[in-house]
Amino acid sequence: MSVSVLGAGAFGTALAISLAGKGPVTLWARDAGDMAARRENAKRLPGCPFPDRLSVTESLAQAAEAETLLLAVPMQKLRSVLEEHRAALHGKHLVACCKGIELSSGVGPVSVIGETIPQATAAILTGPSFAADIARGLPTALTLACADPAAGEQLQAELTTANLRLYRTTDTTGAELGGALKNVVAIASGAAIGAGLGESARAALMTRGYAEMQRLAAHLKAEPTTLAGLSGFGDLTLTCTSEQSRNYRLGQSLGQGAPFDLSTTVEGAATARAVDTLAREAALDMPITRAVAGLLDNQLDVAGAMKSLLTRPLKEE
Ligand SMILES: NC(=O)C1=CN([C@@H]2O[C@H](COP(=O)(O)OP(=O)(O)OC[C@H]3O[C@@H](n4cnc5c(N)ncnc54)[C@H](OP(=O)(O)O)[C@@H]3O)[C@@H](O)[C@H]2O)C=CC1
Ligand SMILES: O=C(CO)COP(=O)(O)O
Repeated sequence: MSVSVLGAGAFGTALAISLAGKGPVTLWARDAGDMAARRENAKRLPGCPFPDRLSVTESLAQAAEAETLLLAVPMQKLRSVLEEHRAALHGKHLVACCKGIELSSGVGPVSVIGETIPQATAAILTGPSFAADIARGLPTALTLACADPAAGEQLQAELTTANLRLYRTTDTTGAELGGALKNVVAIASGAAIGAGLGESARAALMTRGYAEMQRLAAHLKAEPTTLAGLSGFGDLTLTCTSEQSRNYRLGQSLGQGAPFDLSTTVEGAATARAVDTLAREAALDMPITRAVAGLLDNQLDVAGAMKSLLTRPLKEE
């Protein structure tokens, strides 16, 4: 089998570097010139040289010669990339590597693949991992979710590398939700720390945020065990506690009232708005998500958001 990665951001580049330790990998980029010349993605993942078996191309057709394609573009761009290149992607194994819920539709990446290219086998690779850690070969464990058990087993074997260990599930909904929702909680956690509210407040937000994740997962018929695994609890832990996370750093900036570079990929921003809409439509109680959406839309400041959480009616845990 052969593998290509579509999208040469930090994560796509890191996965390509890791997989090139096993065999040839093609990385598709909109602008490959600089990377091909330097043998490094100086813009998105500096300091991580490309192995010999990693080739970079601007030709989607060339990348799509592989049987397995990792989709590492941001969530809100996934549908347009798939629609544009639909003809080349029929019949492939398409593995979403993005985390989020589409704002326009309220669905996650596996559903977007299914809607745009129904003839493909859709899967998702998600869990706690910073691109720089994977590229440097640090030990990492992720979830590979595919509804087709045989295809999932094949992908698990194909995409596991010496330092990247994949666990398998057929619960694509749970895996999608974990990766999407942990970013929303990470924004809340960063805001609490940024505003000086303390680590106890962060622990409360993480725990009650996890309760919100489970609530939406149950509503969408995902398995609770998936949420308790790498793609849910695991990634929640990493992202809510590390300044390496862009979602966490956006939250910190909101808490400090400091500027933030809006060109940064911060998946939790659109996802908070998408999930807030879903929760309202389904009458689900997701107050932390609502507070994050309110913060991002300047309807609340951090003090107002905390007040809105603390003054809710008392309830059982
Ligand atoms: N960074 C990380 O540590 C991790 C990221 N992820 C997930 O990976 C996904 C991508 O994030 P990440 O790699 O960090 O993002 P980056 O901001 O590093 O890069 C985004 C990449 O997407 C490309 N891109 C955007 N729009 C298009 C398009 N229409 N067609 C083709 N390429 C496009 C950009 O291309 P260009 O350079 O030309 O603008 C860029 O290379 C996100 O969903 C994120 O949550 C998951 C785990 C870890
Ligand atoms: O998903 C990630 C870690 O698992 C990366 O987090 P950020 O997108 O917040 O940087």
